[in-house]
Amino acid sequence: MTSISLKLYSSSPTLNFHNHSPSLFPFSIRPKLTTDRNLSLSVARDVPAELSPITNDNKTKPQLQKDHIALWHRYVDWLYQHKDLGLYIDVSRVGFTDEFVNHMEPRFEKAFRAMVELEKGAIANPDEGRMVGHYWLRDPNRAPNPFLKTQIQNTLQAICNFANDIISAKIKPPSSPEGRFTQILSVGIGGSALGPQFVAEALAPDNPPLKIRFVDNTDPAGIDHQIAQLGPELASTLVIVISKSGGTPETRNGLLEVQKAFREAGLDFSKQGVAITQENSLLDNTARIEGWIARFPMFDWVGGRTSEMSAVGLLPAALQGIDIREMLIGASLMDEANRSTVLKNNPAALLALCWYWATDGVGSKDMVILPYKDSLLLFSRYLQQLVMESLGKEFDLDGNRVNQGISVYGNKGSTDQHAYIQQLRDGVHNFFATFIEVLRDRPPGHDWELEPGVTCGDYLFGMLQGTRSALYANNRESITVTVEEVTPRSVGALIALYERAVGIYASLVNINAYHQPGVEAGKKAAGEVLALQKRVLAVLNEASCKQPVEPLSLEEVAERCHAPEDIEMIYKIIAHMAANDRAIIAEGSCGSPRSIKVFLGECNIDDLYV
Ligand SMILES: O=P(O)(O)OC[C@H]1O[C@H](O)[C@H](O)[C@@H](O)[C@@H]1O
Repeated sequence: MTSISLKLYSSSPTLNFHNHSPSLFPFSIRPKLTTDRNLSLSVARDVPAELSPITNDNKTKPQLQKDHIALWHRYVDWLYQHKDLGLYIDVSRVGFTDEFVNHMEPRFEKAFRAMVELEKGAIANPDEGRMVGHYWLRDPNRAPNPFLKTQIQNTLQAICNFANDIISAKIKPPSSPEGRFTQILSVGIGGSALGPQFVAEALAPDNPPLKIRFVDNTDPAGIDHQIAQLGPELASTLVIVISKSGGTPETRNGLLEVQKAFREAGLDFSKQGVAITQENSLLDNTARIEGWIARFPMFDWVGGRTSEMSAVGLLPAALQGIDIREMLIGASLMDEANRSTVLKNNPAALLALCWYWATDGVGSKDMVILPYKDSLLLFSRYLQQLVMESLGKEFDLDGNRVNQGISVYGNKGSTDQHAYIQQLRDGVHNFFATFIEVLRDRPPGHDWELEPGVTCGDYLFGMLQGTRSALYANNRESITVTVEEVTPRSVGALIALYERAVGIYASLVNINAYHQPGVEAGKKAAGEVLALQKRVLAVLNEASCKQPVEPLSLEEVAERCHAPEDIEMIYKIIAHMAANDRAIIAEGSCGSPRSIKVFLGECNIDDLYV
């Protein structure tokens, strides 16, 4: 009789890669990656796994196990349990074979070794020549030298002290009706926003000491909306500007817009501003020179998408009354579990194994994240950056073009069952699901039966289990990550779990998980558009100074900008300016973009009809 207790560590024997039952998979199927990325399958025997990606298309993968008793045994054999964290991982509904696990053994050994070196301070981000140190944030003793250890410890203490001073009103705004800070306005983007947003949604109490809102884009209407919602409480708002580089345009624009709102409200921004950025960055120097009330460091060995356990995430969380030391403990316990070199005892490695199997090591399927808990709604958005910015890479570490990655999407269950689960169940089979299950429905003593023997949370539980079964019945694979409840400790553990899984998976597919070259391309192109806009404005200004005003055709504008090949972008720039009353477009009878005349200022429209 097989029995398991959810409170015990994994009861299955330590995994020994070599004594597995006869494989379900007679051959090792290996693709030959050709330059044009077409996969041609060839059958090879006994070829070391590290020589080429192991992959199978759906046609060659073995049928999923459907016998319920066999599935129960698979569930028990592979169930991962962490008692202190109250966290469990079920990979039984992913169909990897023993053959596959054996073939992956050398890769996992290499990945585990790489992780050991990374945590010792190796240059694990070779493209940027940087160490990767987010694991040291929750275990400073692992930092490679005493200086870093002290920096981490001192920063954490400074965060706790500052948060206490703000919450206790020892530090307060100069002209607040409430006599204390009541709001946080966080200005940041990407990793300087997504972690704080996820944690706020997951862990902020119903009545936090300070309520947080975010400016995480350069959308003027969005910024206006946040400022408008603050209203007079702007005077009681602590503005935290977060930017590791200190130069991200969207964040800089957000700061300038908020500072304008402070000026118009007659408030001194420096008395309510806090910066979180690398020392001596543009933002750091601005905050220092302008005398903002506090500055906290970001370290170059912490990436934006792995910065939630740095000041980026810990300061906003602490100000909301969230126990950040519990977050750090949860992450640290998960890190320790992920140092196991025994696959079945390493939760992050189990995820990486499933990801590789499900996506053939080439991202052939999307990762659908389905937390059945409202407070974990933003987990998928957080993972989009963590997974896709880490794994979405053009080249591997050997310079081969691989165009790697795993796409991530999702919101929450059971809500999403009324949106796109139909396609997941019956439609294109291009995903695997990850259910995030939370066992505790409500705090003790708060539950009730809305019908005999059934609570609202029972429905949520049933919907998760039902969806898992319905997907699997139609051969859709899924992982289930279970936590007993959403707490700072379990959220810290979830963050650490996925940070490590991404790192291990990156080793399995031989890519650098810790740089983001593609982002620079977008930033550069945006800069070029703005430079062209300035030239268009100069040309229009010059033409508009003539009397009568000289309306110009698009061709004339492009010609005078010395950019005839950019005529389409010039049209878009002018259209955007016209929509914001910064240029005037008169169109000829045909209304085509080809026939417009554009000018600034006043002009006799009648002269323009063509
Ligand atoms: O924190 P910042 O330096 O302002 O960067 C904000 C974001 O910018 C880019 O998009 C990077 O790819 C992200 O990893 C980073 O989180």
